Amino acid sequence: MLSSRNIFLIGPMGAGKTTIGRRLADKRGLEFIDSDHEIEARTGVDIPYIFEKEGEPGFRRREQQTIAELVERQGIVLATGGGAILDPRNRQALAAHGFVVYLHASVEQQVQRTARAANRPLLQASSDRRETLARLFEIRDPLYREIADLVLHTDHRGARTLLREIERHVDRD
Ligand SMILES: Nc1ncnc2c1ncn2[C@@H]1O[C@H](COP(=O)(O)OP(=O)(O)OP(=O)(O)O)[C@@H](O)[C@H]1O
Ligand SMILES: O=C(O)C1=C[C@@H](O)[C@@H](O)[C@H](O)C1
Ligand SMILES: [Mg+2]
Repeated sequence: MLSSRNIFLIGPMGAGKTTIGRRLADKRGLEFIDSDHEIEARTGVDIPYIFEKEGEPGFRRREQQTIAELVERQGIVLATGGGAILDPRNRQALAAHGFVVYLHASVEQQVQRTARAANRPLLQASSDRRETLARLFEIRDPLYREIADLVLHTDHRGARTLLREIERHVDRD
């Protein structure tokens, strides 16, 4: 059934996965889950703390386990962490269990939208956010594209336009 179809949002930090995902779920009467928030709820600590104690590999293990469980649900909008697509198991799981939307943002927009500190230890540790985001983007952009059913450019486009576009494609596909 259309309404029980999962929608998975992927893309870099600052692309708008959490913002758009929450609104999309509201609009379609679906449950919204953010994998970063889910990991925090399960561990009871925030993401920077997990990186500090277990390193990025520890965080990725938790992320993989969480995503493997979440994709089995039905009727969810899932916003994934910016690096979730690095693990081929996550790419396979997302591609197999829902409609995958790649929220694309230029590095310049990523820089602007990540200006405020949040759960982004990979950026907090870096002295040059632009350089870090550009490096990550070069590696990750092909991986986002590999599993995307829809690539949406978010630069200079507001949430309402993006929601409309996503709904048009999900309902048509
Ligand atoms: N289309 C948009 N236009 C303008 N600002 C936006 C847009 N989408 C998101 N933003 C703003 O950019 C910031 C980052 O958005 P958001 O937290 O949703 O990104 P994210 O993809 O979830 O990032 P992360 O991977 O770090 O969790 C927020 O301040 C949000 O309000
Ligand atoms: O781009 C990344 O690798 C990350 C993005 C965030 O969503 C978090 O999942 C974490 O900070 C790592
Ligand atoms: Mg987010």
